Amino acid sequence: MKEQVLEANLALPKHKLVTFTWGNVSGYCEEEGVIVIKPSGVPYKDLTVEDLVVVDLEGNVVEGNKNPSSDTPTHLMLYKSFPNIGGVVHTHSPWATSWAQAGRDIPALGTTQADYFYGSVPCTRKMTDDEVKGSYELETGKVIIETFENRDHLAVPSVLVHSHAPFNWGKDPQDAVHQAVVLEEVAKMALHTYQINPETPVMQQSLLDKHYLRKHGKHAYYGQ
Ligand SMILES: O=C(CO)[C@@H](O)[C@@H](O)COP(=O)(O)O
Repeated sequence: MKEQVLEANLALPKHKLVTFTWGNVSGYCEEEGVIVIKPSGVPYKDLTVEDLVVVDLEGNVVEGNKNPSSDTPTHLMLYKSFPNIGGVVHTHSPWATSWAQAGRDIPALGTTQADYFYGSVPCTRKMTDDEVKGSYELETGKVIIETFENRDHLAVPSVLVHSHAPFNWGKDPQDAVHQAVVLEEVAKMALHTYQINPETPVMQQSLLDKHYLRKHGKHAYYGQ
């Protein structure tokens, strides 16, 4: 898992999803009840497998000589709330982050999005001052879970945190990074689509169904 998490973290700057030390990737070891996550503040160019931090589900560091990512409570909340995920990615990819800052869902406007997301990618509500001033990263996890109360987290494995940036998840760290790359592309396409035609309607349900379900089957998110 450590090698997987290292490779997934190094993929973030490669795909231009982060700058400097923004973002982080974790992987979940369900049998051991721990996650492996990027250390806080370490530049990707310096990152080694020895730097990775192992944290139990209560947030206690069980292995590693660096602080875990400051976003660790958010990652842990997602693993504990979303069944069947094995990797979580947080980025500041510019196009998706622009939608998050604007507080807008990314609507499903075409088949590129439909192949990966069964509909719009939601933006969370704005967090209250008390939530921000409290345990911010934990509250960020809670507002993501709240956003998915009536959504299938496997059918739309991404969220925009209002005024912040995206989180993505998948069956493993590599899959979560794949979702993050696709999210950035569809965020860019959606903004350009609205620049070309501000009246663009969301795509027809039959086309969304055709493209999503032919790749995923009925919520068989990890594919047939
Ligand atoms: O959310 C943010 C910045 O807003 C994080 O991605 C960024 O600070 C990275 O924090 P860590 O280095 O993982 O503690």
